[in-house]
Amino acid sequence: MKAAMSLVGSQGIISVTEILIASAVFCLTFMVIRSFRQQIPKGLKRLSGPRGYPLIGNVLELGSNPHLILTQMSQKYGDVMQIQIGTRPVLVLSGLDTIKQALVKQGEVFMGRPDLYSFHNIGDGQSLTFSTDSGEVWRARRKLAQNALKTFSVSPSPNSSSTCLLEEHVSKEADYLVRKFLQLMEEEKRFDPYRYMVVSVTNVICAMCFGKRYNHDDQELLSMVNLSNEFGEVAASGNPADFIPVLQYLPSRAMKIFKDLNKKFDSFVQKIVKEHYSSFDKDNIRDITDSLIEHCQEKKVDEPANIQLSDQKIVNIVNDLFGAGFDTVTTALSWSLMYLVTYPEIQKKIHEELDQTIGRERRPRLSDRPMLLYTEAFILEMFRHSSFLPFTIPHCTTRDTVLNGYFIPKDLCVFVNQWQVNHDEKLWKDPSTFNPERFLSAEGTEVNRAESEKVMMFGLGKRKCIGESIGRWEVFLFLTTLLQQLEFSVCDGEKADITPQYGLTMKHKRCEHFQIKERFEVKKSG
Ligand code: HEM
Repeated sequence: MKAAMSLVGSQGIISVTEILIASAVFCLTFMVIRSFRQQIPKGLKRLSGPRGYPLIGNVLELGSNPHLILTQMSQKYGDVMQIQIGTRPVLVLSGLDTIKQALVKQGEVFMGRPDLYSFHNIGDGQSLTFSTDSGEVWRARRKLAQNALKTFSVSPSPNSSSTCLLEEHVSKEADYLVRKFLQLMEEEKRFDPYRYMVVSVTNVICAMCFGKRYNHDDQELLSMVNLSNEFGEVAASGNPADFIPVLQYLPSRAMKIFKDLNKKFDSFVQKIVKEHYSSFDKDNIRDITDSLIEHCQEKKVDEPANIQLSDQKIVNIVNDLFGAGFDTVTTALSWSLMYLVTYPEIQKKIHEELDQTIGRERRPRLSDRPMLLYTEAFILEMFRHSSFLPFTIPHCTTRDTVLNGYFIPKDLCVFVNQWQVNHDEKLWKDPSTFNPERFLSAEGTEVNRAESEKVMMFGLGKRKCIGESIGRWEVFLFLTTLLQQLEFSVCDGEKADITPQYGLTMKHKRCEHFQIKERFEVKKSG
């Protein structure tokens, strides 16, 4: 019996009694450590939150929709609360004013990234987005990526009538997409748009970086897209080693999948960078790196070599932009189509606005954006209602500080609940209703800026998304080009399910029952 109740360890047999003693010692140590809680300066409040279990903390309560549970908890414990995930304390921020106070007013203090085990495995620990570095070298690299993005997007287009490269590439890709949808409709009578949109959005980034475009059936690209989706699923279930550090030394299936996915993703990017190195705009990057090296020397930062141009550096930049850019924009477009087929009356209003403002003679341009108020309001409502990035990427504090009277220690991991802000009853009337008109002035003649600025989707402050403008432009141009020519619906008897499935980016259930009707063909010259 004793033999049956024992485990075989690498050193031999461990009895159940030994396991029980070890657990008791662990729990006792845990309680003793807790009783020596950090002293906080006089006059400041101690962070509070739900009580957790030893070792696992509040993990069980968070369940499969942590953004909803943390929103509920914030109603009890307030905008600044502390939970425990595994053995790691986590500060959870809610409420737009509190989040602005932290990420904007105290930007330098809340700009860090926590030292999570998973983050070490992304981009070899050199990722702009996930590495723990937030000093001068990180600043220089962020600037480099921002400048690269700017060059690839807003530079004038040399060989087309478009106003800039981004407009040229998105218009072209959206046109391919229209033709592909029409072909699928003819051949199969129904289709899943996600599978094609993801290739089009990826093509925009590839075109901007290397002038490469993939066919909609390219197996290499599709397998990379599947990898990225798997990655999202693994990341959504959370990596226990991030929150119970001792687990990183034990073999784990989740961690193996995570590492494999990262390796494959890196080698995919490495391969396209190698193939297209000659067409990469290295001169521009070299100018930027030179000025950054000067900047680092001025600031007396030790590691200017870290930002010197190399193949690996280009791979890293592309990796950062690629990884962050294609999944978010595709997800935004995919949610947009789901809302359009769920609310056909809203789709009709967008069609009417496009007909009146642009008509049939030419394609939509970025410069149409200020005139297409209802479309703009629809996109804002899609971001708010779906809140498909429920949290920002985790932050961490760079020094001790005070927020809303609470003492916040250095190196505390911080979750920012964007979903809570976008569904806060104090900020929004009927937050669960999908209503683009909430963003229009009473006369419908302008977008209400104060309302639109309350939507939180790109983070705030020093770590705010560097692709925000590009992301918004891409969503606008893809949608208007598709909707100018097509009307979307789902097959009779089918319904689009808009229940979000929790993840790093929350997706809806894939829908294979999309149908389209061609409205009219736009003259080619536009
Ligand atoms: C609809 C589209 C997009 C959404 C909703 C979005 C949202 C976000 C969010 C929430 C963050 C985290 C902010 C934080 O940690 O506080 C982020 C970071 C980032 N995004 Fe985006 N993003 C989008 C598109 C893009 C695009 C198109 C690019 C580049 C091509 C991009 C590049 C980045 C990068 C590099 C970071 C990391 C910044 C840093 O850590 O300093 N994003 N984004």
